[in-house]
Amino acid sequence: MLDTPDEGRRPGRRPPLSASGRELAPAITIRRTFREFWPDTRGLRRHFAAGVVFAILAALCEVAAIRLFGHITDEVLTTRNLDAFWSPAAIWLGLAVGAGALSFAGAYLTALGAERFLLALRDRVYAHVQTLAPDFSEKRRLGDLMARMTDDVEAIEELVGSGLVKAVTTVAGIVFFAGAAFFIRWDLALLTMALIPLFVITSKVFASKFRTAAARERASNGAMNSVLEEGLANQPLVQSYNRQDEESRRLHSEGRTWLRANMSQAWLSGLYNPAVQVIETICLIAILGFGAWEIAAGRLTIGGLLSFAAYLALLYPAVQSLGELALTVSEAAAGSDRVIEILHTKPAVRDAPDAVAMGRCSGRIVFDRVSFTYPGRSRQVLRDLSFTAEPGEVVVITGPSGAGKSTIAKLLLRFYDPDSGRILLDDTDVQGITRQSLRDNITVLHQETLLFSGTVRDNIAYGRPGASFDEVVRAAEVAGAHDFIKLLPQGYDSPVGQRGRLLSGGQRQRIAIARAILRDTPVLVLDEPVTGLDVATAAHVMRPLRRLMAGRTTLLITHDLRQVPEGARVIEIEPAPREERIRLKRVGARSGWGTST
Ligand SMILES: Nc1ncnc2c1ncn2[C@@H]1O[C@H](COP(=O)(O)OP(=O)(O)OP(=O)(O)O)[C@@H](O)[C@H]1O
Repeated sequence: MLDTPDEGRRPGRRPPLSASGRELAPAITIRRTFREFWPDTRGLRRHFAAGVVFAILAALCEVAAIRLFGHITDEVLTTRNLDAFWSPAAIWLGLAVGAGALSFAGAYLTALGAERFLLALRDRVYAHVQTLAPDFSEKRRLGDLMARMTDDVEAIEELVGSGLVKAVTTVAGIVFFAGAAFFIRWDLALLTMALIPLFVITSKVFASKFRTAAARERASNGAMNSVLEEGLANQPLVQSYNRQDEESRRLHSEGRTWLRANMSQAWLSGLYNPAVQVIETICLIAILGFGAWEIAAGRLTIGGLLSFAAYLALLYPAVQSLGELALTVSEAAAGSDRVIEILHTKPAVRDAPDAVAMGRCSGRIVFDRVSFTYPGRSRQVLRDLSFTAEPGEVVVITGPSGAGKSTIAKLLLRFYDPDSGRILLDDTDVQGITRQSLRDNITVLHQETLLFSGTVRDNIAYGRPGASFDEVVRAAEVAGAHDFIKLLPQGYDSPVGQRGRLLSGGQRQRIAIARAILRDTPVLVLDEPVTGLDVATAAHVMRPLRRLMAGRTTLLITHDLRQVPEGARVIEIEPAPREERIRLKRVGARSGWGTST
């Protein structure tokens, strides 16, 4: 296989790699990549097959056109017989138009197949990520996950879809052009083939340097993007701490490293092309010299020699592009490794085969001796936790930071299953209920209000897709949000900004409450609903929150017992003991941490 520098690659399209360049080697075999992703080409294979057929036909047209060119040279130009010109010229024109149309059709169908493949694969990976617990995304760098779902998915397409089409058509082109050259003069063609190793050696020398340069470019591109992403995401912090200059300097410094990496790539590709051209010229001069000798001896016509040279002019670039393809393939395999890692991550929980869809429940929740340890962790977070929340009851869950309060919500929603014990909703084990119907019965209001960057109306209506505008307004009124929404420049159509940053903390929380009101589920989980708000705003938010809680079973997770509604039962979660203490406890008596007071 040949390796050549790849000029055509978009800078920064791939995820950052270390400067060593070792990571460019495929981490898994190409076979495994095909085994995993070939099924995704189902329904698209006819597009790719048509792309191959059309590209091959176009190449055949080119072969025939060159043959005609030789014929015109010998029969018209050399003999000065203009009458013999018109019909081959007309056929030549027809072949050119035919080749153009076939190339267009082939490129279009391949692109259509490629884009549909990208769409389907991205959807598949994203859908899979949605089956994983939210922690999967939270534990990873967002930029990296996004790169996997965009750049790496694209890299896979370049291997399994359009890359395969290109490989087949390039090989076919090489066979045709070399075959046509052999047909004219096999001995001259053999001489030409003998010069191909010159291309191979040049490609290899450049490719190894280019890989290192490309790896450095990607590493610096990744570093620069991280600085940009962090700087923009934390702009309020940067500005309030007066660190703008520092951040600009960081960006400039990373930008300079990127510039240097790009320049070494540019230097290499700039040098590579002239080097290849010199070799090509050497080949052509050798052939013309040998051809002139043969013409003088009457063993070759001028048209034959020119056609021969024209075939070579197509053959050498085809050999080169096969080398480029080898580099693309090796990178694509590395990209597919990262996507396969996502796809092979198993969801922590699945619906049981006999899981039932639960209708609207009355809201009785039972935690029965629940113990839980996060996957991959040795420290138990909850042990033997037991409590019951009756329909419509407010149960306050409190305890120090890290005690496992939010974990209770994750278990109730079945992001995880407990190691032992049971969680019941209306006396049915949640593991016997489909996750969709379980979550349809529960609304969580998170500590950090989560809004999308749409309008106020979109964010409230997210609670119930298809809700009418009147319903949205009514929910906002109950949530105490209507008054401030009315005063926004575009009312309910005002954009809330990135993660709702155009609104105040209290306003964001009231929109989230309106969304929860619209959702209208029998069970509510409020995870630190007023944390981060000042006392006055918190009191302001508590009023609509009480309206929201009315008649619903509510687990109110909070540090702040001042906000606890009257008559609510309080469960105190004790902090998890250190690991040594667990071991000691295992030896000694077991004791439950969940105590209701
Ligand atoms: N996804 C996770 N993977 C591993 N450990 C986790 C994960 N989420 C939380 N933990 C750990 O589990 C423990 C309990 O976390 P949890 O968020 O439930 O605490 P909490 O009581 O709600 O704390 P806080 O009041 O500070 O929000 C912590 O030690 C935390 O580090």
